[in-house]
Amino acid sequence: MKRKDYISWDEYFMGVAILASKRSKDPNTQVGACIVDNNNIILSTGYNGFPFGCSDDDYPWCRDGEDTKYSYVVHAELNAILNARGKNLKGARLYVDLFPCNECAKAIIQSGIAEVVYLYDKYADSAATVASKRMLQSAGVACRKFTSDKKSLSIDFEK
Ligand SMILES: O=c1ccn([C@H]2C[C@H](O)[C@@H](COP(=O)(O)O)O2)c(=O)[nH]1
Ligand SMILES: [Zn+2]
Repeated sequence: MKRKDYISWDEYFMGVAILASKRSKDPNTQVGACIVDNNNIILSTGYNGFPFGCSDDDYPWCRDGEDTKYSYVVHAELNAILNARGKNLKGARLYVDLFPCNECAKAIIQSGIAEVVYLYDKYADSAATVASKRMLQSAGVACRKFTSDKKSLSIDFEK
């Protein structure tokens, strides 16, 4: 008889997005994204970080002041779209732990992604998130909050 406690597709892909976020060096908010096609095949992943050649140790991670991370960081969703390296993303699903900002929404729409599954919406009241939701709705990109009956998944490196 088959196992019953296997994880759902949503848990699997959100788990991959969260795992990708663990690569982020951002001290305040780590974001991961995973793009999946209609056959549940992973097309790409990404997390928030600086562009190639821009050292994590030299560029600023601060949120305030003259020179902040916001000028440099590539968002997780955009990194995942760019990491797909031109694969066809039409009709794909994007799993992401933070609701996408307006700039990511533009890239999501233009790349043909059809659905966004997000984990949390901590900047729901910000102008960027309000604009993002407006554009995603106008473009017909479905957005749904991730749900699961599990609180967590664990990974063991020892069997
Ligand atoms: O759509 C988004 C929005 C934000 N991010 C990244 C950009 C930053 O590295 C953090 C946000 O930092 P805060 O300190 O919480 O302002 O999240 C992203 O990847 N995707
Ligand atoms: Zn963004």
